[in-house]
Amino acid sequence: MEERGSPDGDLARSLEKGPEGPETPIQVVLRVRPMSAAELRRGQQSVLHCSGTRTLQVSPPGGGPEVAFRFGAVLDAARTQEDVFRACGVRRLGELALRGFSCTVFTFGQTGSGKTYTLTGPPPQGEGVPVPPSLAGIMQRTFAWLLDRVQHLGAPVTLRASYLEIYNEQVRDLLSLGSPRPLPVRWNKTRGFYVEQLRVVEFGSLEALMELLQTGLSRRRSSAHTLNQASSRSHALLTLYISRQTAQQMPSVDPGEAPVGGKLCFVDLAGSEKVAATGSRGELMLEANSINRSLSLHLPAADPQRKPQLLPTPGSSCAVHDLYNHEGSSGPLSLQSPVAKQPQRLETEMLQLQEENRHLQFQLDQMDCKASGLSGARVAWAQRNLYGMLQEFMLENERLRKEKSQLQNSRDLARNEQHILAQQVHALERRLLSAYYRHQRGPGLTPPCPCLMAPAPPCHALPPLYSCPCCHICPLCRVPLAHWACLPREHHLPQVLDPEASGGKPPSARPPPWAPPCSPGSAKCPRERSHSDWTQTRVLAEMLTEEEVVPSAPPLPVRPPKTSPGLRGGAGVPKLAQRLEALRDQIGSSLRRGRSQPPCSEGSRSPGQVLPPR
Ligand SMILES: Nc1ncnc2c1ncn2[C@@H]1O[C@H](COP(=O)(O)OP(=O)(O)OP(=O)(O)O)[C@@H](O)[C@H]1O
Repeated sequence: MEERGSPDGDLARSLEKGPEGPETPIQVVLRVRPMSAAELRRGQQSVLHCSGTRTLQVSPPGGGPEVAFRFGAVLDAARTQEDVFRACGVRRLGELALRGFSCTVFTFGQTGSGKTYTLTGPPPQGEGVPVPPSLAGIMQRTFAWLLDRVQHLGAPVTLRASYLEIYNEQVRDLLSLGSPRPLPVRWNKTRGFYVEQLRVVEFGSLEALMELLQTGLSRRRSSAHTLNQASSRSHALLTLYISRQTAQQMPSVDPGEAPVGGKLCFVDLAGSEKVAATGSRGELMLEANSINRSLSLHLPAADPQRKPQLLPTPGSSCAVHDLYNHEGSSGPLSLQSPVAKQPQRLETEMLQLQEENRHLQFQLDQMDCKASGLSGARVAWAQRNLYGMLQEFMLENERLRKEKSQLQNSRDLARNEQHILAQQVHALERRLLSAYYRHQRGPGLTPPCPCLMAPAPPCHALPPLYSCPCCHICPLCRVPLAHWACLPREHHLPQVLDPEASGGKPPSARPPPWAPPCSPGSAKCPRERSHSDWTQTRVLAEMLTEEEVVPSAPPLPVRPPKTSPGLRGGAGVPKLAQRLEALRDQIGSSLRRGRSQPPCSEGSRSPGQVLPPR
């Protein structure tokens, strides 16, 4: 057995330095709690003996040599909460978190072994009865140290906290504004696993943080069973997010988004339990099963064939549990030589097998009653497959998220395209209007309103159609426009009632003055606008206006045939294409008519002579 120096000397050194041993990513500190009053009443004796500062010896029930285990540090039942805080090296983790690292402190062990006590201290003994400061746990001590440390730092630090529990394999927000409801766990490449919509609360003082802790603790699920009167039935994770940016650099925090920076996470795992020993039934047993399952699924094992590894409690009733669980442990090391271990190993293995046998038998009994005919093998198969399915769902979700973002990009592009097209149509209409008047102008004709080129505000909300003031007076230059009707369109367009062509149709249904008479050949179905269409339209417009027509945006490339119109802006784009098409036809027709007909005689085409104002 390897021992060095006096235990007390070693302990003093250990407390100052934190856990011993080489700098590894994980340091294990073992704490032995005092025997409880109930255990002493039952006449149990402690089977755990701390030897030095790093070695724990366990006496097997029924005698035999002790089994020794080694940890980064071992603290006996006499050690105080402050001793534990110092021995665990949490201040070192705090310093690392302040430098941007992510660090975790977690307690792990059998039910009733003192995990919650070590992390958060004992619960208050009654309403309004404060817990003595000397019993404050690792978390409160770390909070006080951190707030003090932050105050003495030169740079501003932003502190936030989240607090959740995993209860019956569901994540619940312990700081949620309403009553906690299950939250989804998601995964992506940048963030890894994260809880969606988890509330992250900024705090500025120790009091505020303590209040958050109390809120979470009071909402956490706990129940009484034989081994613990206040047994936590969930895993609880409190995370401190530490950010050292200045206020200007701080990105705005999305409530669902965890802030970037260092992290210090405290995890109080629910205790593993032998259901038979805790006397759990009904809901309590369901909780116990899900706790045991989650511990065995999520904690690393040296040998995957092995059962979950649990830490010891001092009572002799738990010794088999302790020994059995430590055999497969990857952390603590046995110090005995392989030869000396042989008979002891065999005995331990036999005890393990007996225990496992009882456990499996019990589980089978439960399943027989409850699991609607599912055999143990099928349950195991289902669990394995559920895990596989979960992974597949995550990948599928990630793929769908990417696809959604691509579709959103396509939709934005289509909207831009639609906007550009609308502008082009509008510009073209104005130019056509201007060209029409220039073409039709004759002696005595009323010149067109000089502000025709400017867009007028929409006025369709003013019924009835002809009482709209802007139908009679131009809103910009106040010129009377007696023959301009306000169409149900985005902008004002001249509407001339040609008695020959109108055929008694209402003004809004009649074609504009430059439109050719409708012939079956000229009425074209809406179709995709192409580059050559666009060029043709522009050339025609230039012939009419004798000016260069500069489109407000370059012609858009032809879309690949696979892209559906829905993705390219819905119904808007085809409608605009249709309008462009109609304009193109109208230009062509006007051009033909302009060439074949003599200039209009005085008054023959004046809008004023067509529709008298009402
Ligand atoms: N070091 C200690 N000194 C005094 N009392 C302790 C100590 N550790 C634990 N206890 C007491 O033992 C009981 C069980 O402790 P605790 O609830 O912390 O166990 P636990 O491991 O969190 O259990 P569970 O997994 O069931 O939640 C409590 O009454 C607690 O006050």
